[in-house]
Amino acid sequence: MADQAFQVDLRGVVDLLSRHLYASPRVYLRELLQNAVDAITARGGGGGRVVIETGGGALRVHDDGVGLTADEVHTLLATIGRSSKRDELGFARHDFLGQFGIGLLSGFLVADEIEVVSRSARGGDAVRWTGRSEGGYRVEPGERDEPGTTVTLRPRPGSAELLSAPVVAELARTYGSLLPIELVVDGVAVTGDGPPWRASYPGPAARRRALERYCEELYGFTPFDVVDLEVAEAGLSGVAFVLPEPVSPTARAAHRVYLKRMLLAESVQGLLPEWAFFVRCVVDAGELRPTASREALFEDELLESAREGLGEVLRQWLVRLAETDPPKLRAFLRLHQLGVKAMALHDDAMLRIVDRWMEYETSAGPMTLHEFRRRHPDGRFTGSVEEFRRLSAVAGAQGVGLVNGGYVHDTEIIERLPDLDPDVRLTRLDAAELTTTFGVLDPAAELALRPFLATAQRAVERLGCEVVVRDFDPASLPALYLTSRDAQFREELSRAREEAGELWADVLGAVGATTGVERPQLVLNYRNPLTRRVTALGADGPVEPAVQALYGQALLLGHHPLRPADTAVLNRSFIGLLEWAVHPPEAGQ
Ligand SMILES: Nc1ncnc2c1ncn2[C@@H]1O[C@H](COP(=O)(O)OP(=O)(O)OP(=O)(O)O)[C@@H](O)[C@H]1O
Repeated sequence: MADQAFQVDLRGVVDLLSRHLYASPRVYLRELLQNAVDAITARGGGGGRVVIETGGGALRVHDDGVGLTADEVHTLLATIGRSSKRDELGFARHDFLGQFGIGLLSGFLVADEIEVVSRSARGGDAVRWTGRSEGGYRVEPGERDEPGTTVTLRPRPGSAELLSAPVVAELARTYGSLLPIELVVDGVAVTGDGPPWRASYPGPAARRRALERYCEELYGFTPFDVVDLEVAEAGLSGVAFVLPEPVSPTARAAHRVYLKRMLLAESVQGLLPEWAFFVRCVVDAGELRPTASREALFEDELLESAREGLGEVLRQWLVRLAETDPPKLRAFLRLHQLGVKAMALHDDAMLRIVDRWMEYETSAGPMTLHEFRRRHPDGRFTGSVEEFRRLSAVAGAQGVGLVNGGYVHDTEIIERLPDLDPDVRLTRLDAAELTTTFGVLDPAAELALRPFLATAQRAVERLGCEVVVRDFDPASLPALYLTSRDAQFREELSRAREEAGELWADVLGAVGATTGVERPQLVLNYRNPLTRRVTALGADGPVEPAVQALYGQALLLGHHPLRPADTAVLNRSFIGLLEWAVHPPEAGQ
């Protein structure tokens, strides 16, 4: 028995295309336009003209391309999936936009009948092919003098709008305005000077201004900078517009992509490396392949290397900015530091930029990591912002350089610094390093302080903290406020208490009794001369406002949030101290 061919219901196929392949029936015009451009390319010789006419209840697309012979019409237009534009391996031949052999079918998204009148540039008579959406077609002699093709669609009821003059003009402009041929819709030229980044301008400033305007029209923002893009192997050229506002790195950046100067789509993803989320691009690529829907890029090795190439161009731009325009680089880093830091995780050039130009919080004020390493070759960093806030004053006062590595990527960046500079290694701060210097007082001093401690405790009792006196470095630090989270400090203190043994139990008993497990502590530094004088104030001295002032200062130094009660106490202590300064009560009065 002879093999039978499948009977394919064309309406089913078109239905499938419209539901699952094409995003919108608007693509019909793109497909017609693309076939016309391919035919012009196939004819060769440069130039070429596509004329689109609306009105009279039909849409006509004329091209002066290579045309079709009667035989070609039979083989190419009667078989779905057959394309003249593929080689044996099924890859699109270099010059053409089409490759799948389904484009013409999209005409059935908006019309029940497609008419093709063609005359081949290779000779032969003109031919007319009429295909119907239910699957039949007819081939007969056509009338046409010049080589080329005219495709005619008559809208099916409900599709008239899509084939109307304004919609057709808009679609032609959207898809075809950069085409290297002449495209005319209802007598109006659609194509102009081609890609704006390729056009010639009186000078660099004029070019820059024109590209900025182009960005404003397309994307609605004035770019921070304009970067020319070029990746030869992908036949790609274009521009990247650097966003003038920070964006979330997780927002998927989408770009406007043209293939052989026909718009592929306005928001194509996956063109750039993920870290390059701070630009919007417009590119034209000759070698990249579309997916069958022609709305996205086909993910293959070429796309992958194009992506790398584009990443490299942007990286170079940054490196150049660092060399030629540091203030602008700093402004850029302020805007897009997250992206740059993400890059620095994998890229030494970016790491160097971060190292030299990005400012970090350090115990000696804001500075770059480079400067910090110079000043503190064996400095420390913290893994969290909170730890930095808590410890930077103590560390700084003890001469330990501390840098805040608590923001996103910062710890990894700091740990990668030896890649740039093998001799210098910043290490993570071990909080215990700073606590080892906490010392208890000698018993006599502690005993003598008892009355003071009782008064001091009353002064801050309502603020919920416990006052202790210890002897620690740095001497310049009068007091330290430790919250319940500062477990290490706490342990250190209670260990000191234990080590003090029997003799101390009595002395420390009062404090110990009130020490709920989680009470914050105000640790007064006996090594600090001012604090020591405060502890020596007699019962008639301004103990209360002085302790409250130390409390306030410890809060501020540790970057602890001030509650309303804290602010009130600070105020009171200030006024209290001021009164003492102005009217010290006479002794014995
Ligand atoms: N305007 C035209 N001039 C000359 N030949 C044409 C024209 N339109 C279509 N053809 C021929 O008909 C064939 C089928 O066209 P169709 O649009 O269905 O597929 P394609 O362009 O090859 O691929 P794609 O599905 O990617 O568009 C084409 O390969 C081409 O040879």
